[in-house]
Amino acid sequence: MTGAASGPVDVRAGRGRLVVAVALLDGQRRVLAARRTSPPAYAGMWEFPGGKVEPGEDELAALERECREELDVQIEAGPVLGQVELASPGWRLRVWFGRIRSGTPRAVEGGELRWLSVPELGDVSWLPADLPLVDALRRRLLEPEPLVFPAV
Ligand SMILES: Nc1nc2c([nH]c(=O)n2[C@H]2C[C@H](O)[C@@H](COP(=O)(O)OP(=O)(O)OP(=O)(O)O)O2)c(=O)[nH]1
Repeated sequence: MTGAASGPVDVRAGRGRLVVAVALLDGQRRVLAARRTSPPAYAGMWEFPGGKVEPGEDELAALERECREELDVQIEAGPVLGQVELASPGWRLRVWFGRIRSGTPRAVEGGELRWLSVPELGDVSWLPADLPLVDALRRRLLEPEPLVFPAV
């Protein structure tokens, strides 16, 4: 896994495609996980809410859009949690910490949502690419330092 220092994916130039997602935290440092219903290979597995950045779209704008579409909430992004390569060549997943500015999350497109405490992070089957991110998330949430919102 790499951090934010590896630089942005050049989506506009078509040299890489990016999936953006969020580790949404509540006031008790719980994280929102979403259960996928499709495609069949991923159905029943859990992920960080998010989706693909459209060509020419700003990354954080895409993240905010996906959260509106999938969860019906407005979010505020904080620091980057990390990024990983996806199994599809040229695709990367970048995950930010986030918190809800307004709304109550609901699974607009089906599936299920769960707020997971740190000890519960291992209770669901995460998508394989997410596992290093979940490890990094667990480590960060066990640190006493607060996360800074918005990201600086
Ligand atoms: N949102 C999200 N996608 C992930 C995670 N981990 C992971 O491997 N992926 C993969 C699954 C998919 O191949 C891809 C995201 O595709 P998606 O289907 O959610 O994207 P989208 O909402 O834009 O949907 P679509 O327009 O392609 O229908 O990234 C994760 O934690 N969150």
